[in-house]
Amino acid sequence: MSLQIQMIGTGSAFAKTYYNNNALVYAGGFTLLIDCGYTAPRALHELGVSLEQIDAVLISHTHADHIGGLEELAFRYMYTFKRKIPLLLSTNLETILWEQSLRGGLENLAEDVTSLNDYFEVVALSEHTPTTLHPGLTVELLPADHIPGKPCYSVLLNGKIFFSADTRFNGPLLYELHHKGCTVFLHDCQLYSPGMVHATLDELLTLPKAIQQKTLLMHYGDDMPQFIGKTGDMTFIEQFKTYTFEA
Ligand SMILES: O=c1ccn([C@@H]2O[C@@H]3COP(=O)(O)O[C@H]3[C@H]2O)c(=O)[nH]1
Ligand SMILES: [Zn+2]
Ligand SMILES: [Zn+2]
Repeated sequence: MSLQIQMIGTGSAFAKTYYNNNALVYAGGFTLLIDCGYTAPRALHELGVSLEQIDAVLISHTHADHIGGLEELAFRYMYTFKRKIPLLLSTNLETILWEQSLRGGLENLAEDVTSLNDYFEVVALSEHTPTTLHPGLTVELLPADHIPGKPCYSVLLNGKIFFSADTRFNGPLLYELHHKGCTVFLHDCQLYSPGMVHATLDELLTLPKAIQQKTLLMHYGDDMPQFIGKTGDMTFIEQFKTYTFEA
C-alpha cells in the first residue's frame, strides 16, 4: 500500500516565506489533514484543495501554527457545508483546545453552540493506540516532548511513517522506530542551536546514516536555502510537492 504526503506548509511558527507546517495525507481516496495552522486555509486555496475535500483533520497540539485555521474550518463546515468534519485529537487535548483556544471565536450562546462537538465529529484518540481511519490508513499518537506541561503528539502513519509535529530531539525514540521498521521520518528541524522546544539540525546530524537517509526535514525557518548541502544524509521536504511512500 502506498500513501502520498503533501506538505501544505513547511515553515517554522514565525516563517514568512513558508506556510505553517501542516500536511495532507492521501491514502486510498481518503484525505487527512495533519494540523491546521493559521495559514492552512490560504495554502489549501492556493493548492486548489477545497476544505470540503478533507475527510478528517488531526491536531498535534494547540500552538497557532497547528490550530489557527480551525476557526475558519469550523465556521465553513457549520454554515457553508452544513455538516461536521471528523476532528482527531488526543483525549487530553479536547478540553484544552476548546477552553483555551477556540471558545472565544466559536461559542455562540444564542444558538446554544457551546462545545467542540457542536462543530466537529470529535474522535478522541488514546496515545500509543493505532486507529484505522480508512482501509490503508492507520494513525497512532506518540507523546512528544515539546513544551513542559503542554500535551503534544507526534503521529505514526501505518506504523511506518513518523511525523514528528513539534518535538525536542528524542534520539532513543527515533532509534526504536528505526529498529521497528519505520521507513520515513518527517522531522521538525530548527536550523540554529540551541533548540529549546524543537529538534535542532545539530542534534539531528548526530543520528546514524541509516536514519538520516530516511529523514526529511520540515518546520524550518526562512533561511533554509542557506542550509542546503549542510544536512548530512537528510533532505528538506518541499512545500506543496507530493511525495509517495510505501507504507
Ligand atoms: O517555550 C517556548 C515556547 C514557544 N517558543 C517559540 O514559539 C513557537 C510556537 O510555535 P512552535 O512550537 O512551532 O515554535 C515555538 C518557538 O518558536 C519558544 O521558543 N519557547
Ligand atoms: Zn510549530
Ligand atoms: Zn509547537
